[in-house]
Amino acid sequence: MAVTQEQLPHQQRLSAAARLRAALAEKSKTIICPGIYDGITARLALNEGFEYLYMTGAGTAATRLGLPDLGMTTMNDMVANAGSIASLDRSVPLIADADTGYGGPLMVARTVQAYMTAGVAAMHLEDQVVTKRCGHLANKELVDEDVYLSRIRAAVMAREELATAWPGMDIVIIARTDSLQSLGYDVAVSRLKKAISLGADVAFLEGMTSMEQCRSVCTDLAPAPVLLNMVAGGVTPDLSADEAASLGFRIIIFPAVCLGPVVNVVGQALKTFKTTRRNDVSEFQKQTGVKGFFNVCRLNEYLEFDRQAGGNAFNGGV
Ligand SMILES: C[C@](O)(C(=O)O)[C@H](CC(=O)O)C(=O)O
Repeated sequence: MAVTQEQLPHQQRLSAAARLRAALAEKSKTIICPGIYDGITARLALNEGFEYLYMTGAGTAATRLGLPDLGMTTMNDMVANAGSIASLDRSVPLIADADTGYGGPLMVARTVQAYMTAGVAAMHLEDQVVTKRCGHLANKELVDEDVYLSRIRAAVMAREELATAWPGMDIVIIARTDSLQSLGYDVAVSRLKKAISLGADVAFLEGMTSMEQCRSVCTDLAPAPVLLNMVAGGVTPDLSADEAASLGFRIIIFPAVCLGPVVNVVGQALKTFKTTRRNDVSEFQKQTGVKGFFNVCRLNEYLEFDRQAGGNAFNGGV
């Protein structure tokens, strides 16, 4: 019987980045990532058994800061969010948005090493200007190709530097280009090929608008693995993970899978509360009390940890 990672002594287990690399090496495997943006959405996804997570930058801007995806999150905002999400389950690889890298090559290098130290398994870096916008909005502005490639080179160098100092450290670098919108398919594919030749591991053609592009891109970038960004309501034809896998995509992110529901469901709850001015207590809440909610965040595991460590704060139960 095959030994699972969990059965191995911790020294022999793979890091999250190594798990992601192993999955990428297995050609038949599709890496499906629900977009999450905070502790509770990450917990809900982990509780559903998702094997990979994607930390959306748009979601991070909206949920941590209440801001639109217009390049207002700083490196520190993103690292803090990614680090707390990655810490919830170290065996589940977290792919995180790193926008433009937040500055020149030196800042890109700081970003890469901060993501690595935070335990992020993969990050994507793009070629928009620092005053960027969501890849599915109009009139995106790009940096020149040499600036973009210096971002990728800096990322690869920074990864190498930290991996040398701290063996076992790694991060999968995903090169994203937003150039399709203004420069066209051939230029965008050529930018990605150059990024891959510099040491990026995965290619991400942002904002594809036709099935023809979706059908060609994996072949045109082979053998590099390609990521597909399935933004709900975005410009790319709507594909399921299975349809995308059949076109050859290896990583498929669904950034808005928890964003639409928060607007709809929480928005509706607030509307109802404004009218009724009382709690809408569900059957589940009546039965479990507040513990039901805390159990989403593994209340009992934390109580048990405290007990095993000799803590006595919760001996009488909670
Ligand atoms: C992938 C993305 O960078 C994100 O922040 O999740 C966004 C998605 C979005 O705005 O919904 C993007 O630029 O595509």
